[in-house]
Amino acid sequence: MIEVNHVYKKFKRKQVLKDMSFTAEKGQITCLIGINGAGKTTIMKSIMALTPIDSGKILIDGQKIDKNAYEKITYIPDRLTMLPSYTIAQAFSFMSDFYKTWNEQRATELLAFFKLEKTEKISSLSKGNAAKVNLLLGLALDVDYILMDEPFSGIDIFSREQIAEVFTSHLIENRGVIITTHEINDIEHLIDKAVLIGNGTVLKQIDVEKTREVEGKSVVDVMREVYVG
Ligand SMILES: Nc1ncnc2c1ncn2[C@@H]1O[C@H](COP(=O)(O)OP(=O)(O)OP(=O)(O)O)[C@@H](O)[C@H]1O
Repeated sequence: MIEVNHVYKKFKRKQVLKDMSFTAEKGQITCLIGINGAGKTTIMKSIMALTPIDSGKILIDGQKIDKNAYEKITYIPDRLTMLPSYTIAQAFSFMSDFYKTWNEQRATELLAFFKLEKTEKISSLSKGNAAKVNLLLGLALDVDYILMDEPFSGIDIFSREQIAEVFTSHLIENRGVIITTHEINDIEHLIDKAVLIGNGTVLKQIDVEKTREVEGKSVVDVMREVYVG
C-alpha cells in the first residue's frame, strides 16, 4: 500500500500541498482528480521522492522510499522523455541497461498490442503513439506500483480506448496504480478509487463500486457535489 500521511509542501510562498492524506492499495487503480494546478503532479513526485516534502510522511509497503524502492515503484511522466533520435528498439535497450526490472517480453507484448514497430523513431511518433510508447516503457518494468501522470491527455478517442484496454488486462493485474486526470469520463469504469483534490488537500476519497451500488452515484455525481456544491 502507498500511504500519504499529512503531507505539506510549499513552493516559495505558495502552499501547494496542505495536510494531504490518502492511500492507494495494491491490485487497485486509484485516480487523483483535480483541476490544473491542484497539486496532482507534485504529490506523484513527492511519492517518488523526486520532490522533497516539508512535513508529513509517505510510506510504500510500510517503508520510507529509498533507492531500493525504485525496484518497486515507477513514475510515468506526462510526456515521453526518451531521446528523439532513438528508435523504439534503442529505447528498449536503454531501458534494459538502466533498469534491473525491465521485462523485455512484456515490452514486446505491449508493442504488438499497440501495433507499433520497433524500427519507428521516437521523433516521428504521433502524439498518441508517443503516449503509448511512454506508457509501454513504464508498464514493462516489473514493479508493484505504477504512477501515471495524465496518460490520456491530448490523445484521440481510439488511442484512449486502446490505452484504457491495458488497464483491464493482465498487464496491470495485482499492481497498484495511481493515475492523475482532470477528465474522469473516459476512465470512470476502470478505477477502484477516486481521490478528489482541491486547494492542495483531499476533499473526498471515493470507493467507486460502493458509491455506485450503495448511493447510486457516479464519480461525476460526487465530483459535482464536492466541487460545485
Ligand atoms: N518546481 C516548482 N516551483 C514552483 N512552483 C511549482 C513547482 N512545481 C509546481 N508548482 C506549482 O504548484 C502548483 C501545483 O502544481 P502541479 O503540477 O502539482 O499541479 P497539477 O494538479 O498536476 O496540475 P496539472 O493538472 O496542470 O498538471 C501549481 O500552482 C504550480 O505552479
